[in-house]
Amino acid sequence: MNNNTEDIQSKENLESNISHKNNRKAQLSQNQVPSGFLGLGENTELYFAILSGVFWMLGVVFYFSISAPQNISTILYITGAFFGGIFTFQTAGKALLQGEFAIDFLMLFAAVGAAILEKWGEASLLLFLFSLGHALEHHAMNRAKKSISALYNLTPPLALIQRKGELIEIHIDELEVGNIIVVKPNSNIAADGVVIKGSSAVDQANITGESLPIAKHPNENWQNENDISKLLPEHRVFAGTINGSGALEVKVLKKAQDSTLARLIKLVKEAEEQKSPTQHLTDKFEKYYVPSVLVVVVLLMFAFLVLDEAFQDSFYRAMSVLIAASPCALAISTPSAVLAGIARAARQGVLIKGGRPLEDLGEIRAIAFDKTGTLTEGRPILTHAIPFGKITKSHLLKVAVSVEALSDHPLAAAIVIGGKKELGDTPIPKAENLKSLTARGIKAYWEGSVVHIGNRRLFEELTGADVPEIIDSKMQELEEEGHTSMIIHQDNEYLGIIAAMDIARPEAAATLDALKKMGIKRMVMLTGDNQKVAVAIAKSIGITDPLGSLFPEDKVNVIDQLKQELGNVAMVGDGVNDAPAMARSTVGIAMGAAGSDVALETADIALMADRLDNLPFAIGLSRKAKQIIKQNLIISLGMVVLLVPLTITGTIAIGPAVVGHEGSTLLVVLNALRLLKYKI
Ligand SMILES: Nc1ncnc2c1ncn2[C@@H]1O[C@H](COP(=O)(O)OP(=O)(O)OP(=O)(O)O)[C@@H](O)[C@H]1O
Ligand SMILES: [Zn+2]
Repeated sequence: MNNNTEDIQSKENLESNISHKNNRKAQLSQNQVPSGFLGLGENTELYFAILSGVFWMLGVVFYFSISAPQNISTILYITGAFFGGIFTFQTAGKALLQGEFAIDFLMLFAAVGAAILEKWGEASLLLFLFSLGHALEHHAMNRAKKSISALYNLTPPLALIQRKGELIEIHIDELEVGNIIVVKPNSNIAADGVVIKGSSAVDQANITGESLPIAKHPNENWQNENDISKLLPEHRVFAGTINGSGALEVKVLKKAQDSTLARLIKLVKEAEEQKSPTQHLTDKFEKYYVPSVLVVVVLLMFAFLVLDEAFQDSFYRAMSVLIAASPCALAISTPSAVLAGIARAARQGVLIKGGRPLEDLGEIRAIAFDKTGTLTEGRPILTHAIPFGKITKSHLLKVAVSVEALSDHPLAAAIVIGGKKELGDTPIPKAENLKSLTARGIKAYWEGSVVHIGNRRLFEELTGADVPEIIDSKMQELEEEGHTSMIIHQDNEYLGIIAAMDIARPEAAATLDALKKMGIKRMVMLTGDNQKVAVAIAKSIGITDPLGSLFPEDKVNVIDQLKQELGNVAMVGDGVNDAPAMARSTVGIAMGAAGSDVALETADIALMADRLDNLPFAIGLSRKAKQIIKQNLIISLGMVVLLVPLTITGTIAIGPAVVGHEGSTLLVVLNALRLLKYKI
């Protein structure tokens, strides 16, 4: 059973390896023009459009030269129509085979109609303008896609690894977890891993968007470190980032195809295909609109039955109306903006997982933040150890350190590191049988006694009485200054209290201020920590509603309540403990997502850098995207509203209709591309 799944997995790995090696370019250019066509590359469509134009022009020249026989110009027109129509034919045919109806089909229909009327010049011009418009449109869309792929082509194909004391070069796909790779100065890093030797500054801009290099140095405990998400930023490196001037040795923690960068590429590509709410709306509209247009066009073909005109004229008018009414611009309005928005965000180290979060984020009224690790550094430091009665400080610390050594809570790390420092060489007996008591604290056995460490709630539940006054008042004093204080209790005795302090992130105050200026009304802090501590930290950074002593399920309820009161609510957290609250919010935002697969998978939006300051950027970009989508809808629908009456009344012919139609299509794409240059 086990073997089987392993087999399947390794086969999958192998396959993704192969595609990783050969198909990277091809994957990034999915949904584009068939790129290898005739070996002319991805601009084939554009070259064909130009050729089509050249033949059409020659056709015109021969048509007007009296000496040349007429059928020469016809042949030239047909050649032009061939070059202009081949891609359209391909797209329309493919869609038709899949049971779908492409707008290209309408164009082809119009061209064939013109040809039937032996209006070769018109057919050729039509297909030329249409193919030129679409080639330019694809070209522009590819620019958006390339702006991301360029950042991702930085993983070197080969890695230097140490084997039996020798340095050898191997392909990154052959790297195994646990291998030691050597990273030369100023070279690209080949794998995700933990730094074991050397120090350097690493440029991680292509993953996190941070413009300044991040200092890296060895993790002393690297032999036991196997989880990249648990490492501090200074101890871990990512494949595809650029090493600075120092040489590094790195223990590989992820295989090439699982690297943060590889995941990111996959997620961005998936995101680009996710439809936004507006697109769902326009899709629905088109479902009714396109058949209606066809009905009108067919009716118009029979206008000669009521009007005093030839069938040719009726048909010609019907074709002009068909082109004028085709919703090409409408169809591309939203996806182009979503694509450009996601690409722009990715360059800044913000992964937006589709059109929905992109559109929703701009309409956020309130943001809820997790406290520990999101608004604060998440690295509390031991500040006080206060024994009571006859208890010595050394005993208090010994008990606390040995019990907390078993816990992986951030507070535990603070107590262990700080306590050990104070205890010096004093031997510390080991505790065992740790049990963590959610939102209350922990329990373990130590030297034949039972030890509890935690907040008031824990001891009120344990003893059925309030904690002693002397403890309570000392704790209050500390909490008012923002220290998280914990009670240490052994068997039936209160040993004392221990306090730790987690400081607000340096960028928190400025970020919250920027958000306030953007019109975010409520900024809520959610924490399991004491209310007084919550208030103390909130005051220094501009949180409007600090909410403490919450159970995980309380956090979900707060989100529900905020949504009811205010509408769209975002929840910012690390995506690990606060996943339920993030899932409940309109937009779940994970912070410090580089390296954390869980955060990357669960969030709607992931801030790759372990910083808050991209939040205003993401919201601003999202608002801009929404604005551009609206403009695009106006442009595309406006052009249809303008052209349809003009073509029905015969005020303009087929040529100007195509120019207007293709012009508006190109305009909305170019408008969307403005997002690529978005700056806050
Ligand atoms: N290992 C521990 N040692 C001592 N006290 C603990 C421990 N774990 C939890 N507690 C107590 O329980 C409280 C709530 O913990 P919880 O993990 O729910 O929230 P938190 O992680 O501190 O805050 P946040 O919700 O912002 O992440 C802590 O403030 C602390 O008083
Ligand atoms: Zn079109």
